[in-house]
Amino acid sequence: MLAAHRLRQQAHSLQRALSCWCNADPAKLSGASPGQAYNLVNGKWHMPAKSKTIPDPMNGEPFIKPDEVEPFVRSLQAVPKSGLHNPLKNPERYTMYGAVSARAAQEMGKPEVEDYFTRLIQRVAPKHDAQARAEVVVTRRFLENFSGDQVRFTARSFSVAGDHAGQTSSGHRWPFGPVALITPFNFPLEIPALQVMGALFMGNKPLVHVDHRVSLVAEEFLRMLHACGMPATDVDMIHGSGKTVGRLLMQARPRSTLFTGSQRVAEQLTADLHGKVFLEDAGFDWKILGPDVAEPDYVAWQCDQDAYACSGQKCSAQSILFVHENWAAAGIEQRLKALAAKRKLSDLSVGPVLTWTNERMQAHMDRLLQIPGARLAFGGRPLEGHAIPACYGAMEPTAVFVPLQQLLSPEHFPIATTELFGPFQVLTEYKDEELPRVLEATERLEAHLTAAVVSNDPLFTQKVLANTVNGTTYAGLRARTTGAPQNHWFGPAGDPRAAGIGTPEAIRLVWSCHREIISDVGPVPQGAALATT
Ligand SMILES: NC(=O)c1ccc[n+]([C@@H]2O[C@H](COP(=O)([O-])OP(=O)(O)OC[C@H]3O[C@@H](n4cnc5c(N)ncnc54)[C@H](O)[C@@H]3O)[C@@H](O)[C@H]2O)c1
Repeated sequence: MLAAHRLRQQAHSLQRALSCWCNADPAKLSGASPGQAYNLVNGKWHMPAKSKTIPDPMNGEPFIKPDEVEPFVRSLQAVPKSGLHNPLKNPERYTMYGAVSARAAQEMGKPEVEDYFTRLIQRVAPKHDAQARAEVVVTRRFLENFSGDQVRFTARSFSVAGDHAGQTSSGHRWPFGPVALITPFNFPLEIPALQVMGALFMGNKPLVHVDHRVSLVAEEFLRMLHACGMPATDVDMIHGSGKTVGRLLMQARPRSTLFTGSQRVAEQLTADLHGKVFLEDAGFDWKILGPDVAEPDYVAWQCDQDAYACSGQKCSAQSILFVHENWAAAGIEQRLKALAAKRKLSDLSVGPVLTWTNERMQAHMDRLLQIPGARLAFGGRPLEGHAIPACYGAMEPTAVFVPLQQLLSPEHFPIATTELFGPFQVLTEYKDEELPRVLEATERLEAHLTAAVVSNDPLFTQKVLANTVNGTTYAGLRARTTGAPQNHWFGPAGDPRAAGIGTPEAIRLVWSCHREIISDVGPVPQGAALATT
């Protein structure tokens, strides 16, 4: 972390540089000076009627105060199903959003703005500078991608010749109109920013809710968009608790909701909103190390990053590593152990776990260690010498080895494949002839988000890829499970509710539906052609 005085200097130069859109100062957020979150409805920022203080993840001091739902319900209900724009209505808004994106990208390209968002992210969701900065950079690049005419190109229609003169059919991407966007704590900027822009590009009015522990960051992003020309009434934002938002949505009945978060809430929202949802839910992400051992330093480094960067709090984090016996013989476990030992609280390469306490993580480990043949590969102890409050977890990067046969048994499979959203992974080992059993394990998993096949053997990768479904799968020696840049699709597969983020295809899928308009203007047929049939 930077020294407080340097942060304060940055905040001052930022305010000079930024036409003063920023409203939160990461250097000043503290128990003595808590930040205040504001709701946005119909273009006006409001102090919420009720407030809740959020404990600072680094020392437990209450440092953010985040519900009234009626105005939000009315605001969403006032939006027509045909949206704020569509190919036939207010088309100039497509280029307006191209211009907003261009200005926002320029703003985020300023070093002081990049630093500002990086520090703000780190304050509410402590992670290494490189991890927090990557969110800012990906968001800026996304905005660059959708500058100029790219918004209207993304919403492009197509046309097919008809059966007779005067007839053509055109397929359009149509907005849903009133929509909702719910995102979790772990990517306070990137997920809400990319999704809210996608919703807006396609002509919707989104109600945004970001986990209340980190929603200050998305609030600042919206303030920046206002300064970059986004109409203030285009987006509503509500802080507060998830339960309140759930109730709000049942009243407001958005035409579609994009939810990113846990499987439990995803299923509840599916039922409550009668299936009108797109989901980016839990990940139990696997990596298979193939038989061809090469570049062990690199592969081990990538495994460590995938499992433990952001303290394992990425939906794409490596949850299970299937190790070919050749990699076991090459000492991959020892390499992972050595790399994990380098992680430290002082640079946030390991840090607070926001949704699992140490007791819960310990109980999960204990349960796994009861499986016959299971053993603690490394880690397993609480972090020491810190002031992280007990409502959050603080655990060493940890790996538990579970034998493949036991892992596959009906008794142990559910617990061995439960996502622990913290610095934790399961290791297991297989031989050539056991590859079908590894594939059986991937088949039996419920979540199909990211996966990696680490091998440059084309027949091996072909076999694995042909028999699996994960929505974002990396293959090759450099394969990873984490990485949701702006240049490729990121999202689960194997579920009709599966959403995506970042690319034109993801935006079209999640934030628009297909509408076919068949134009049939004549000339009309005459005489015998009008026989009754
Ligand atoms: N697939 C992805 O792209 C992706 C990305 C990030 C995180 N995740 C997943 O998110 C999970 C971690 O986040 P979490 O445990 O804090 O998730 P969570 O489901 O508890 O919360 C996610 C969001 O839902 C809101 N929420 C909670 N209850 C709600 C309700 N009844 N109605 C409406 N909204 C409600 C929360 O306020 C929060 O904003 C992990 O399972 C992780 O894999 C998935």
